[in-house]
Amino acid sequence: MESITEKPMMDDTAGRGIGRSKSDQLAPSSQSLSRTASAETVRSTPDATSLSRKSSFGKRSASGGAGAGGNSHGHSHIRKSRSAQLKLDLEDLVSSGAALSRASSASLGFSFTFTGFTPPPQAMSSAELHPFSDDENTMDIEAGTRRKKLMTEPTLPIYLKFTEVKYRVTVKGSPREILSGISGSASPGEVLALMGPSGSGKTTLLTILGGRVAGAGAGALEGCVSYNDEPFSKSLKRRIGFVTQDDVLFTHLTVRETLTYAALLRLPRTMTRQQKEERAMDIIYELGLERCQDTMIGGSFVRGVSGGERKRVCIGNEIIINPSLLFLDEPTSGLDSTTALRIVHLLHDIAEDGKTIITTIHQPSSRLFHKFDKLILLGKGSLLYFGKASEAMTHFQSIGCTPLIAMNPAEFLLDLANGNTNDVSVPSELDDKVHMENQNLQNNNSKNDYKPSAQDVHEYLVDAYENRAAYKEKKKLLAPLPISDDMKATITSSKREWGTSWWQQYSILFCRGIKERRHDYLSWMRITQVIATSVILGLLWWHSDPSTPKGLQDQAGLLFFIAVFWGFFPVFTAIFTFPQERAMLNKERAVDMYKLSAYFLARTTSDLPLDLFLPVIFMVIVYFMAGLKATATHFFFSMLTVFLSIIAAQGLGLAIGATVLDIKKATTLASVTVMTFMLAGGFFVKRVPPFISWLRYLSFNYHTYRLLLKVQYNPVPDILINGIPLDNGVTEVLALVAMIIGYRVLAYISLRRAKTSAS
Ligand SMILES: Nc1ncnc2c1ncn2[C@@H]1O[C@H](COP(=O)(O)OP(=O)(O)OP(=O)(O)O)[C@@H](O)[C@H]1O
Repeated sequence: MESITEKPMMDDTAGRGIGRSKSDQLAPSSQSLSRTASAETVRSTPDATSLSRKSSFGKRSASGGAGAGGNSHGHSHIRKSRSAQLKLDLEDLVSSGAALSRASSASLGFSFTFTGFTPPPQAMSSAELHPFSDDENTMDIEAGTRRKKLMTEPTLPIYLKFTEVKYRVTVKGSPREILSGISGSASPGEVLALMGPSGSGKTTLLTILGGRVAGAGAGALEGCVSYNDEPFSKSLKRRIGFVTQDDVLFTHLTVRETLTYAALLRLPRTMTRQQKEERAMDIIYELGLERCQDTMIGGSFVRGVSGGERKRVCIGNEIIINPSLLFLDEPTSGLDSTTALRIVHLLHDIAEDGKTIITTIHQPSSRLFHKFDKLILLGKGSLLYFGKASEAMTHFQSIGCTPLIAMNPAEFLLDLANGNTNDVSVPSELDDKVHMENQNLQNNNSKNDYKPSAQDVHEYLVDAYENRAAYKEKKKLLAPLPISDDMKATITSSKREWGTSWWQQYSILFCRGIKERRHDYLSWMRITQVIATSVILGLLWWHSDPSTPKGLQDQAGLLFFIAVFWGFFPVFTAIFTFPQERAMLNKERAVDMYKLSAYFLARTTSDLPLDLFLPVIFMVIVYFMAGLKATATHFFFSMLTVFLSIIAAQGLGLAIGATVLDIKKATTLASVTVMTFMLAGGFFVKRVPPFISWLRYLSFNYHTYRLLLKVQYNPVPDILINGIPLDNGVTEVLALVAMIIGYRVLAYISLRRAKTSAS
């Protein structure tokens, strides 16, 4: 955030209570065309009206739903009884005829108005009561106890303010403004939604607010983003959760393993391992994931948890650290409306514990739209609206834009942001402008035949917001925060804090690596491939006899093949390592989960046990079927040579992968390199021109082949080693060890240089 230059501004939203009343969520409906009787009935019933969002989760406070937010901690002990009470209330309601009619109206739809869409307060499905449980009773008991633990932890409240945020990138040499002067704020306990058409700059703004724009490819940032009136600092990383649009998770870990590893790596050293594991379980219960806790996450080729469950795991990964600020990029994309609603309810639950939540949202349903406290509407990178979500329709109505048919408010706002005025009343100013412009086109069409262009609508909306509403919001940003200077200072330290020591990081990452990849290595396909190859080799070289020149050449061919086979295989497995884990590495390094050195060492060593398992099977079969020297020493040294070759080849694969970080390019580079090494290996070409003969010293195939010859034959016949003397093999061993270390150092340096988006 180096480019942030201006001084932070203040906010008066801070003084507001964290709790939200239902009326905050109701869209104003001064021009209500139709309003269902059921909605009226419920609105006039104080008890029903007081069924706030909090109560819908069995978390209603003793004062009837008003005391939310950070203050809810003290009430956690009554949540379960409230929840039970709520269920009784509902049963009472449902048993009455009036309630039945309300229930059916709720299930059939909502009351539509010109100014927006009013959700009936009684529309409280069982999904809302227990957002992620099929079994309400179990969930209630289980989650009740778990939630109590999780939510009693204090969170440092963080007030986020941003003024005149501008972001510019250079595309093909010309500058392009992605964001042009966005201002807004979000307070603890609030959910701020960033809405706008595709490409309007939501993700860019979210990334900037989350302190993640620095690094390679970043554009120029101007404006001010402050966290409790302080600029972004590295220590803030541990207080920020960021759920990216793509679910970046390990496919082969189960839900429980995923969250447990996140807890072990991210939670502070002051907590014991057991406490961290318990926290992971708390999160599982909190998110209603207990039924799938032992299911693999899954991916394109592995069946795993559902999309909604996966998204909840991503959210769990972030809320496990009890963040003060939670950013989410399209958490509901690709989910059905009920699951999306549940996710948003979950966000409210989290916000009510004093956290500040900012989420982008693509095309929310009406119900979803009304769940947000604040809204930012973007259009082509400009601010079209910032304020309470419930007041958005009033604003657009006040500037002359009103839906002409019953419409989801989100759809209406997105249409406007896209410059689409179909089914929308066009303000007279805009209409006149369009008419004036078209008058010159001298045709006889009536005024109504002209539609303002998308650009005209956009400019009108930007000006209208700037002239009529922006000053109010900007004034609010100047108000002082209701927190002490000490609290503000808590987030200013720029020191990085690691949750665990280097060794702990290494061992956790090592175990995670083994768990994640055991399926790959121990898959039947791979085992069958290795066994089949070795049996075929064994049959082809069945009891080969090196006593004749032809037999000797044949056997040397087998040894060369072994050197090549265990050179190819590990290179092509290892090149995928870093390109494939790049997203995960970026994500985890962005929150300082571990040191790169711990990750690198764990990642490279966790592959070894599994990488060395298959060659043992291979060698046992080939060695004895082919009739190589059948003594323990000879077998042991041959095995050791193959191991050295594998680890060196793996190093080369890692270095290529880390340098290129692109699977296609890495594969191309690896195939050229490996082919060159194979040809320079000393078996195919005997008389190599001197100007290129140095190449063989870089080839691990060359050194492996010579070592295998040395183990089998003493002395090695000159015809096989092409006149290059082979003494005790120390040179070859040293060359392989140098490659093992050298390639890895190269890989590590490349990885360090490939800056993650967060560093
Ligand atoms: N580094 C960059 N270089 C070039 N263009 C960029 C860069 N970053 C963002 N953009 C452009 O800025 C615009 C806004 O992108 P952004 O991802 O923020 O949009 P969005 O509103 O989140 O869209 P969506 O809803 O489709 O995800 C897009 O047109 C995008 O191509």
